[in-house]
Amino acid sequence: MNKVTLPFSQLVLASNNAGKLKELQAMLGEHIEVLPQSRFISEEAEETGLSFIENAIIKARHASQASGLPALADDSGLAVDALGGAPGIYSARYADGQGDAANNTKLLDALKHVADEQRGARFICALALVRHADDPVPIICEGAWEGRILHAAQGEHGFGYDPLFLVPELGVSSAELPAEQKNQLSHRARAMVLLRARLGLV
Ligand SMILES: O=P(O)(O)OP(=O)(O)OP(=O)(O)OC[C@H]1O[C@@H](n2cnc3c(O)ncnc32)[C@H](O)[C@@H]1O
Ligand SMILES: [Mg+2]
Repeated sequence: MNKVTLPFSQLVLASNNAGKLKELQAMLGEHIEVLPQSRFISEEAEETGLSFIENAIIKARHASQASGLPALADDSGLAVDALGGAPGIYSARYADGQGDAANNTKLLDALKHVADEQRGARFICALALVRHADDPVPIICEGAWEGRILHAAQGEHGFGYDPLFLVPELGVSSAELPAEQKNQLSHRARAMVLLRARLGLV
């Protein structure tokens, strides 16, 4: 573990998504004590932004306000070429809040007549870190992960759209990757590399 001097030693993770929390914790846990926002609040921030970045900032401010601590939020989603980038920032709400399984069913249905070569997609992640609720200079880092949408679900790991996301170089879905491997390759991992560099963590 690299010892670094950060301006803070604790960070609230501004997410209610168990899958994300696990991944973010694995990526940051050795450097900083990370606390889930559920320790401080139960209600979710309203994701009213028009971009991943705006929504990440909204969520980070909300958690920081409730906890009095610095907060890190992740706003992420899946952008599918054949759907003009949808579901994008609306990925979590794609099937009107009915959850991951319904989102995946709706996506497969929307693409049922789309050929392999037109099934390109990417996961996108925006991380926003605020030092306090009114921080005028949030730290923003982004990452993307290119892939393709499969015709049926494959794999049991991960969460959300992972069973439908083919990682072309490996020929498997992101739900077939062990957590450690997804955490090296994913949109979230890429954004986190940039964030660690910004914070002076190696
Ligand atoms: O807002 P918080 O509380 O963090 O939790 P959330 O699940 O609502 O998160 P988002 O608003 O950022 O929506 C992200 C959507 O994109 C999906 N998603 C994001 N990253 C993913 C990943 O690594 N693998 C699979 N699906 C992912 C996820 O399942 C959601 O449907
Ligand atoms: Mg959300």
